[in-house]
Amino acid sequence: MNAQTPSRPPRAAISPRDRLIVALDFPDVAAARAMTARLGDAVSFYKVGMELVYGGGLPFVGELADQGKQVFVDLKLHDIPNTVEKATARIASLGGRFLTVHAYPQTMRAAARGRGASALQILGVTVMTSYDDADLAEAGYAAGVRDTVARRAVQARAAGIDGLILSAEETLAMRAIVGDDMLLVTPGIRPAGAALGDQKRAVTPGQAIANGADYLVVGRPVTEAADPVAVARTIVQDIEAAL
Ligand SMILES: O=C(O)c1cc(=O)[nH]c(=O)n1[C@@H]1O[C@H](COP(=O)(O)O)[C@@H](O)[C@H]1O
Repeated sequence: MNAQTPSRPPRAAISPRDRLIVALDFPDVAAARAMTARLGDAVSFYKVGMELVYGGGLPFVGELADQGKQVFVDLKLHDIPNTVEKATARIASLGGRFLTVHAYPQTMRAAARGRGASALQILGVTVMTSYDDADLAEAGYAAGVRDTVARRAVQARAAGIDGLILSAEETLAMRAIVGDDMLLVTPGIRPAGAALGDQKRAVTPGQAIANGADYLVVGRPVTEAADPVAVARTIVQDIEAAL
């Protein structure tokens, strides 16, 4: 495909339904396909990540795109610049809308070169939403979550990528740093009462939108629900109410 960048509505005009990205964290395409068939028109945007890709799911990106769905290819690239640039160029031909890379300056600059004039938008993963200050300290970082996300936001903007992955706990502060154009995409979303699992910086859908998130990434609260359609519709209603 490698389409040229399509004209897109300004951030404020994105519809509530298009702001919900459901993470298809399944072991194979059959399971992911069953979930997308079940969700039908309730969901317009899906994330295909490592579990599904390593289970043979990379071609599912094109299948979803052919169905008119938007696709977030979550591969969190991080390697030497030559490898990241060339891998990004290959991924740009799959038909996805977003690709994640870790928010290291070399990596982000290489991904920006690799996507070239394609429609693919690059999102820099700042600090995983499963991390808190103690986890960063354990990994050897002197700064805490807030300062590390802020540093990476500045570097992401300088690298010329399109958006950030961060917790909705940080979106208000980061919008002031990155300006109006960059996309703020927030995983770690938990409707009130939902199990946190391994997420440490979790925010409800309505609060995330109130905090200025553009897109919400939601996996288990939808895909492990007894009624995934009902949960997806409720999240979209929460988004609409908060906009
Ligand atoms: O890049 C991501 O999508 C991501 C970054 C991050 O910091 N935290 C995070 O949870 N994610 C992804 O977002 C999804 C969250 O899934 P649930 O915790 O099941 O809602 C998973 O597919 C994660 O891989």
